[in-house]
Amino acid sequence: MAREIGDVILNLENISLSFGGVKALTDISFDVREHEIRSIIGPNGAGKSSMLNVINGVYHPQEGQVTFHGEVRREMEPYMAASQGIARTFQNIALFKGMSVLDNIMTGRNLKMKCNFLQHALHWGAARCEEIEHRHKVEEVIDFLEIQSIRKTPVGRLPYGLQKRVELGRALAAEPSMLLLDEPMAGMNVEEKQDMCRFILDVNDQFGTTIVLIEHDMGVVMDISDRVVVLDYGKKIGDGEPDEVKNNPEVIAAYLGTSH
Ligand SMILES: Nc1ncnc2c1ncn2[C@@H]1O[C@H](COP(=O)(O)OP(=O)(O)OP(=O)(O)O)[C@@H](O)[C@H]1O
Repeated sequence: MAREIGDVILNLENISLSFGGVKALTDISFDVREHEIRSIIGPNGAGKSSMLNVINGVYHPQEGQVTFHGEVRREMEPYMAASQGIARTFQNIALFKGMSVLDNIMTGRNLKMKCNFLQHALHWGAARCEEIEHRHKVEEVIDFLEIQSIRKTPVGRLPYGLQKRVELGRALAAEPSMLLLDEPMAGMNVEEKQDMCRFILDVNDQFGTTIVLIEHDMGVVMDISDRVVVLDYGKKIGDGEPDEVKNNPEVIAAYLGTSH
């Protein structure tokens, strides 16, 4: 079945964010439609990660508003974003290195757990049923990402590309409706990038997950995005479909013309 892009589910209006004297974002507006792959690009320090942090409530903009599923939030807290189905991965891998792949992915289920720690520790009835259900979901994620053979391996022993895949797995375990990916392919070789690209497209296609992606690899961005927003020095300088953005002279001058 062909993937159909839906209505706007996330709207960012006139967002401005400063850290002391540093203006990270100035009057940024753009929206994200259901089921689309929406990329944010721009040179180093353009404000891309700050934008993701505004979306999931880690940073609170001094001006502007965030509307998610029709609900206006001036300040969306991280737990609200997570409980409303927004999951994210980070630029620098944030996994428990000594824990197995399986246990790391299991931590993605935390918000969905209803029984408390003591009930789980004692394997009481409801906790036991719940754990079986969570394990089942985690195994599904492991199969989907084709990492069955490393499910018991401590994450710290895995090559970088696989660690990034596990991080994606942990985000998927939360069954998000929107996934924020902060440079999921940074530092990867060509083959690892191709794999990651395929998984992102499959997540979007098979689960209908809306994806907001920050990525420096222009080939990847232009290939897989439905729409792209371009930031430069905290300002929006382009927004549209890949072809439109590619041919925007301001974008070419500010971004595509510079080497990274
Ligand atoms: N917590 C913070 N405290 C102070 N300044 C910050 C903070 N977070 C971001 N900044 C500043 O805001 C600006 C935008 O940074 P941001 O990390 O959002 O850019 P970016 O486009 O994601 O960059 P990169 O591609 O290098 O990751 C930079 O000048 C950065 O130094």
